[in-house]
Amino acid sequence: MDGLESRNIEKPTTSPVTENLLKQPFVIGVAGGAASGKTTVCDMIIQQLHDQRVVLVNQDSFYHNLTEGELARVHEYNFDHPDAFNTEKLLDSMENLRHGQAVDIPNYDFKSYKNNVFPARRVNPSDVIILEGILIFHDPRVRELMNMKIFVDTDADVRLARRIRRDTVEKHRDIGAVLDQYSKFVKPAFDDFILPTKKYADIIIPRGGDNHVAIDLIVQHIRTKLGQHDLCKIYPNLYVIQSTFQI
Ligand SMILES: [N-]=[N+]=N[C@@H]1[C@H](O)[C@@H](CO)O[C@H]1n1ccc(=O)[nH]c1=O
Repeated sequence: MDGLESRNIEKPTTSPVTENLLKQPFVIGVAGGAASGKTTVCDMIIQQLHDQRVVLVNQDSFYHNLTEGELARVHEYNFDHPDAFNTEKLLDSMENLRHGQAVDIPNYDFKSYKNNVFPARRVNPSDVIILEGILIFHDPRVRELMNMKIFVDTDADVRLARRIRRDTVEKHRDIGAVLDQYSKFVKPAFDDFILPTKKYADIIIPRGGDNHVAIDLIVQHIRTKLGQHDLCKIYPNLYVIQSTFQI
């Protein structure tokens, strides 16, 4: 059967709703505790979507600058609290990206605790945007941007072991300071703010990046959704038909 385009039909006009959907990138949220394997999950999804335009936006890029006072007492500063992030700026960046505009994402420096030491990163509009961060599901306005929400569910002892290895080996931090920070901020913030956002997830991945079956299933779902988007670009009214008759 010829495709619709080969028949002598009026080019279907797209409704504002469809038009809007045509341009909307597919937004995936990846949340979970620090050192749960979020970055590994994102890397594996990006790798499997090598034929798509995919961009990764880290919530860590939106840490507020510490004031001089906070810097003087940095060991008392809670980086795991929702207020540590500039969510308004994250929302503004996402709004621009979703409307096809490139944005400059801040480049937060974990050594100076500042986001204006390194030049911002230019991020171009893409078919898929992955939003990754420990508290990316906390704010309902951020959640509403997402087409798919993934929670990486790794045991607390595995996360702590990874964090100790990462902070002492890679960041040359003293083991005592790492454990103090974990018990004072990281663990309480996980229990108070991160774990409660698990209920918003569409998919919960036990074991994180080691779970190849889960990641393969996720990529299949994304491809299906992208396929629908692509089809809508060719046959704009198809989306309306599907949504009307739930084909
Ligand atoms: N400390 N602490 N915890 C946070 C959090 O667990 C994790 C978020 O990715 O990065 C850590 N974090 C954030 C900013 C910073 O300057 N240093 C730092 O270690």
